[in-house]
Amino acid sequence: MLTDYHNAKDITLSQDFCWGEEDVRLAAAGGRILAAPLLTDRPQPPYDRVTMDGIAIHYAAYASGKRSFPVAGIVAAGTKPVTLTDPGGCLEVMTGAVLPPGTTTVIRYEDLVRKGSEFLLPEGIEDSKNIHWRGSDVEEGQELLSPGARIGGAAINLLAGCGYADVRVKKLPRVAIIATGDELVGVAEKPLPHQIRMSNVFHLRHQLATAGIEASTHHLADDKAELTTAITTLLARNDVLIFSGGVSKGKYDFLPEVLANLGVRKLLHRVAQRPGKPIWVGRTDETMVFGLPGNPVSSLTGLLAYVGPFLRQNLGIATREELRSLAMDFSFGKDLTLFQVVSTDPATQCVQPVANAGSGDASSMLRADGLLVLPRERSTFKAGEAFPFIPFDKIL
Ligand SMILES: Nc1nc2c(c(=O)[nH]1)N[C@H]1C(S)=C(S)[C@@H](COP(=O)(O)OP(=O)(O)OC[C@H]3O[C@@H](n4cnc5c(N)ncnc54)[C@H](O)[C@@H]3O)O[C@H]1N2
Ligand code: MOO
Ligand SMILES: [Mg+2]
Repeated sequence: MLTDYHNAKDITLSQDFCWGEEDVRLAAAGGRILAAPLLTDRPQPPYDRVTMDGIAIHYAAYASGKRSFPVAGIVAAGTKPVTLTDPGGCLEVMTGAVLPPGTTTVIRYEDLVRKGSEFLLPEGIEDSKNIHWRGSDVEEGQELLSPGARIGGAAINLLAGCGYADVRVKKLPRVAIIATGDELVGVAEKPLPHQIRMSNVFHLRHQLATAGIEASTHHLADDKAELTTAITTLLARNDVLIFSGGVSKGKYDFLPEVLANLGVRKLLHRVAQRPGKPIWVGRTDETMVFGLPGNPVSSLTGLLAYVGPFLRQNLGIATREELRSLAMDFSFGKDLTLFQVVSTDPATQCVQPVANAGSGDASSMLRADGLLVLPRERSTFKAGEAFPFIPFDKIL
């Protein structure tokens, strides 16, 4: 019996794990997931901030007809507030300085004429110009981001501005990616004619690295004793195991049996989808286990369709679903959810199916930027119709 994709996804998403929280230095926080809200420690900006280099005056003096203002001093950014004591005078002010108490507007140097120790002002000056008022962006104690937010560049700016030298983030799971198969040799090796280099583990590792997860990589032979010993250790040391290969119906696809013997409870095996049908998912109390089918496009599909959403769920990240429209009519007659490898036209944002020779064709992924999820209930799909799109290289 094949499990339906949506059912399989629900089963995967209902597995709760607690990986905890930790404090990291701000410089290492990029890409991590906030575990505590980002709160402002002061209003932003924290004082009435001058936004143009020029002079500050009390507008009432200008409004009464005065056009010549003697200079009472210069106020640089970073100096304590300087009060304008003579309301008929002016203070030179630099961008970033505190607006001098006693002044109400700022005039740019470009709009002024200097004459000795005075500035001559033109007609048409307005009050309250070139000032970024205290608290006008955000108030003190305001929540700028909630737990579960991914820390990007803008968040780093605000975290720094609000004094977060250390940032409370969700701990990332310890992940191991394991290639299985006697035909696989290392990347640096020269394969014999009947061998291939293991490539999937590096691909899967990269996908996880886009979320800051540094997975370890391993290779195990199609040998029950070796698998049993090694997986026992891997289970003890990791929160998530991701296998590539060894889950289908072959005489040497030992993983489901070995995992079951080690007490990994099966959650599902085989999903009504293409590619990636033979996927096996299970867990112990402590460790989630994904047995992704070995064909390169199948491994990637399993990772993006199940492992990514599972990680998002357990890191408290809001679910995201992006839709993209087909650029052309398309048909697929099987009773399977199709994860079609597609490439997006940058001009129209519509997607074009990428031809491949099946899920073993790793080179097809080079011509694509994601998967379009076409529902099992349908066999024809029209140009312009939108379907869920799962991007490559962005697992969270
Ligand atoms: N009788 C059946 N045979 C197969 C079925 C089926 O339903 N009935 N399903 C097919 C499908 S679909 C897939 S996908 C594969 C999945 O097989 P496994 O998960 O058991 O994977 P393996 O047999 O170990 O390998 C499959 C294929 O992938 C290559 N591979 C494996 N690991 C790597 C790696 N790390 N890097 C690069 N390539 C890798 C491996 O050499 C094989 O060519 O089963 C079908 N068979
Ligand atoms: O589903 Mo397999 O994953 O077609 O190649
Ligand atoms: Mg196999």
